[in-house]
Amino acid sequence: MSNFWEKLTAASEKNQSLLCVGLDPVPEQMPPRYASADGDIIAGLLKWNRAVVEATADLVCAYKPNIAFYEALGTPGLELLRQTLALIPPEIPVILDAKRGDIGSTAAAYARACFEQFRADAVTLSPYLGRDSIDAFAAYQGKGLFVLCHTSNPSAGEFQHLEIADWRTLDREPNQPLYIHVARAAVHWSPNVGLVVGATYPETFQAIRQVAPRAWFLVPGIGAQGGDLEGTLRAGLRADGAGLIINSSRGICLAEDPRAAAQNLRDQINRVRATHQSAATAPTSGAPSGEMRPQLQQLILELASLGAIQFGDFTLASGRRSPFYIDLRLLVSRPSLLAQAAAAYADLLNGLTCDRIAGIPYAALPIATAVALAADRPLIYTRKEAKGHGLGKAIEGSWQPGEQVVVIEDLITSGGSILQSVEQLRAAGLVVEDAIVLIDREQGGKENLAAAGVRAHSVFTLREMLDVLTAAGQLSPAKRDEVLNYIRGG
Ligand SMILES: O=P(O)(O)OC[C@H]1O[C@H](OP(=O)(O)OP(=O)(O)O)[C@H](O)[C@@H]1O
Ligand SMILES: O=C(O)c1cc(=O)[nH]c(=O)[nH]1
Repeated sequence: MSNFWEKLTAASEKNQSLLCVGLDPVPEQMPPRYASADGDIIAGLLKWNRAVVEATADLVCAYKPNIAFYEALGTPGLELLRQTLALIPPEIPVILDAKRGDIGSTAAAYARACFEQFRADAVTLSPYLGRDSIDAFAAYQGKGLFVLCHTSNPSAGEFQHLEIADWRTLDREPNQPLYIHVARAAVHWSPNVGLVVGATYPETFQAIRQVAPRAWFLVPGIGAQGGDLEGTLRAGLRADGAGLIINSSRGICLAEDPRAAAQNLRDQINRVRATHQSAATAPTSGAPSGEMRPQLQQLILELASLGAIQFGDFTLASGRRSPFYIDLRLLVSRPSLLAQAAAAYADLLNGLTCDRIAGIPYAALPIATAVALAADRPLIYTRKEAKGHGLGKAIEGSWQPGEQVVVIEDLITSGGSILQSVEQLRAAGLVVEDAIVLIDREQGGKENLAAAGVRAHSVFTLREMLDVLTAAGQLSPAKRDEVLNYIRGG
């Protein structure tokens, strides 16, 4: 198994653990029981690392050696790192804590060192130089890339808390701290990006989780640095009770009994996870939109206020009749709402394999353009009919055959419009396995796409939309039932 995320998930599930043990040997701190009889420091440190790995291998989801502690020992230190890595069972992933960040050619050399010399499964990276500084790391398939988002050190706020405007959201949200900009951008740099978020600032977790709902966070700062374990877990865990890798180095390695220390921390983490998961899966006591993020509820209400949801008698693209119609073409006339919708698409895009996105004509074209800007992804679009003049193209924009394309559509009824474009894209040699829509009208489109090998992801369903409108008093329960009856085929 060479993919970091698969290894991480498998180890986490097998060992029932989100605990990562840091292997950061310092000669002066080495407990005397590991000292080598002949005074060989490196041999003593290796014995120490071996003891910690042997004592904890069935209790962790990962190990994290920080390369600084090995480099500080010179050439023998790098050999110590190599031997330490060889001690780690192959099914447990290794995150090499190297905090690399440099221009392209240097980054490529760093990436070779991490992934080819030390064969790490994942690495920590600094975002300061921007996207192209991680490209060389991202080129290694299936390696984890943990980008520093909010660090655990006392001066972390000096730059990371600076509040900065984002031109894409200027008119609808106040300036955001730099770490939020980093989280938002980095998760779109590669599907293999996770974030480093320190436990010494638990108040940052909620906001970071909101902009990176699916990402894994590597969490330093528990133990010797005094981080807040429970606060961190409560604010940072995903709804599935995973998504955090809690690191402890000194707290485990310097303990009299490293196994007992690791077991204790793993169990503490699991106790909070258990209550978190039961809270996340608890029935919402009839509260219709209990699971839906407030931003999405807001988006639905604003669509209604824009007049995008109408009731009457309409004929659809598929030829069906419908007692309601959702006109997302109106989004172009309210740019702030368009940006909000684009951010919701971008959240779903995160985590999908995607070389470029493809817009479906016509309603989705401005939406796909906004998604391209929000997610910083290149865009192509299909035409309903090839042009009879100019370049005569059926697909606009540039692409390479073999690239993975995620389709962006406004909404799905039968799925016919998406399938027509998917055929065009596949005929051009592109790979299409996923489509994202804002609204699934729940009329069989998702199933039709699945039969053609395309997974449809929706920001929300018709049912969820109706629930929000009814709860807000904007739709009568009778109208809601009438529409639900219609989509059930009644
Ligand atoms: O899932 P389906 O049954 O294909 O229905 C959904 C499609 O219908 C609408 O397009 P339409 O062709 O009406 O309008 P447009 O040209 O403005 O996109 C909508 O924009 C979707 O593309
Ligand atoms: O199925 C369609 O054609 C369709 C439905 C809808 O609600 N809105 C829309 O633009 N098209």
